[in-house]
Amino acid sequence: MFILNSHQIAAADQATINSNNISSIDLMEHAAKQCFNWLHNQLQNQNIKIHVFCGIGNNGGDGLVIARYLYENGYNITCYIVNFSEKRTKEFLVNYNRLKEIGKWPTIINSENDFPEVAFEDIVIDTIFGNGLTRSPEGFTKELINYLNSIKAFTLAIDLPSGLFTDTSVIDKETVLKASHVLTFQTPKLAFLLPENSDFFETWEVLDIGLDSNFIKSLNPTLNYTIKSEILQLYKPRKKWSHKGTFGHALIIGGSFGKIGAVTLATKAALKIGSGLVSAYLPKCGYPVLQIAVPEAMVEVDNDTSLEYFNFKTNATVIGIGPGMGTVEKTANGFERFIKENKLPLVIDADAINLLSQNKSLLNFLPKNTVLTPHPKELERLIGTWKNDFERLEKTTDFSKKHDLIMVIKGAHTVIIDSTSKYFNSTGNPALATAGSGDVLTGIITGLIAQGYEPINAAIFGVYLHGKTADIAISETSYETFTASSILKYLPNALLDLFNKDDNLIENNKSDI
Ligand SMILES: NC(=O)C1=CN([C@@H]2O[C@H](COP(=O)(O)OP(=O)(O)OC[C@H]3O[C@@H](n4cnc5c(N)ncnc54)[C@H](OP(=O)(O)O)[C@@H]3O)[C@@H](O)[C@H]2O)[C@@H](O)CC1
Ligand SMILES: Nc1ncnc2c1ncn2[C@@H]1O[C@H](COP(=O)(O)OP(=O)(O)O)[C@@H](O)[C@H]1O
Ligand SMILES: [K+]
Repeated sequence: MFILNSHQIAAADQATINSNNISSIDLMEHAAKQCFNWLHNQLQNQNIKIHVFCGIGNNGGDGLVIARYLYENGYNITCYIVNFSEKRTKEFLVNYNRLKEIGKWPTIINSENDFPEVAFEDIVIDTIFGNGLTRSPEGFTKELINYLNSIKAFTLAIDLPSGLFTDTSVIDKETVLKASHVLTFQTPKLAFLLPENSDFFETWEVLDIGLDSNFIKSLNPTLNYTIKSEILQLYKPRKKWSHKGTFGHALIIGGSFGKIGAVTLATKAALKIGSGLVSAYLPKCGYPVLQIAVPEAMVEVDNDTSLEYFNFKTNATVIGIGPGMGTVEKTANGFERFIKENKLPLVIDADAINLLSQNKSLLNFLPKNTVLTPHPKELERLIGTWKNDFERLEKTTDFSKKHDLIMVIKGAHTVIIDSTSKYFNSTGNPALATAGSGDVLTGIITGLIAQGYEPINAAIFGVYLHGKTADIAISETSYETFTASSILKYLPNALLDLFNKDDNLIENNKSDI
């Protein structure tokens, strides 16, 4: 699913009006009606006090439409206009008049003296600012946001929590209205996917308001939020006459005394995801462990307790390197020789990333489309610090372009970056915040490349499946008891789930325009 920036959304809005012969008033009516339907479905006419706070732009216009439906359906509601400017939009004014026509005059808020009593048990609907926010809210609008935040009532934000910018960083955290849930129009917003904004909303979902999909495609958006229907298209079905040679040979390199588990997990994962053959190359001390833990794998060994020689004979299709490897000097020297001589596709993780950070000249020897899977700390060692999460994305893109690499920045919404695009993952939960979870991911991506998946697709697909295991598991286990081995246990379910026709945000909310 494409993620559009604020200009692209506004352009898609206009293009839809032009090409679908729908008026902007009707588009607003349709979008806001979906928000009302969502709320009505949750509330089922319960007598809960609802406060709708409207700005003076089209986000406020949405609020006026929602307010009208709430009144018409007998809800206990008050609608307010947050009067921060005289620049009312046409759509706002039309819907303002429609409210008046049914005898419901909104209350105007001109200053702090006009703030209403809101109780913790009430519901707040936030339509003060949406996609048209151009600067941080100030004055009494900022005070209102703080006042509402202090009450902590359930807050439903429409399109965006007011004060949150779609594509740039929030400067003053006191200027964003904290949402319990966001109903956002047409596309996820980049702001929802970045950790720095985690305080501003709990959950969000996309409502398909029927913006022109051909026009959206023609914009060639570079940001994506990968959902199941797209992942399914990446899947390579197996042919009847295929054999183990068809599915490649993954070689996992890593481990050191005390960290043999990391390479073991990665090896198991490469096997479990379907690599035809899997080998591991590790220090001698890990030999019995690996052979017993993964009898299907072949094993070659290096020095006693850490890697030094990198003189394996395995003729692999792809190498995943780094889990548990350590960074001692002899490993660093051996790694340097290996990188300078290697011609095979690579997946680089953990200590192998740290060694690259220590010796950046090695980046020039990496094959095109090598996949690197740093968590944020490893990324920082590699590319330096960033001012905010938006800058982190841009710096990583520049790095990816400069060295022809595929970067997988791990986190709650892992993002896969190549020279042209960014793919945000839609699966996963905090159950994955557990030791060894990244090692399993390395094995999965390596195992997919072994089977012939393009590195970029292997990264997108692998990250999706990895996250999906935790989403499936959580219905029958707990966050705490899920371990890296549980990822392997649920990998079959994650694969099978691709063929279940269900979910997915936008597919649940088909437009009836
Ligand atoms: N796109 C779609 O498909 C559809 C969109 N729809 C809805 O439209 C919403 C976008 O509407 P919008 O463009 O009118 O912007 P919105 O956020 O209401 O307010 C902008 C106003 O606020 C002002 N302003 C900005 N920052 C300010 C500040 N800090 N302090 C004070 N003022 C500030 C700004 O003025 P200016 O910056 O020019 O001074 C302008 O007057 C979108 O989020 C969605 O809810 C739906 O109806 C259906 C279809
Ligand atoms: N809160 C979370 N939500 C979703 N995924 C998460 C979360 N926390 C961690 N993960 C995932 O778990 C993995 C952790 O990797 P990493 O930090 O390398 O762990 P380790 O070094 O222990 O193997 C990454 O794939 C990351 O995206
Ligand atoms: K809003």
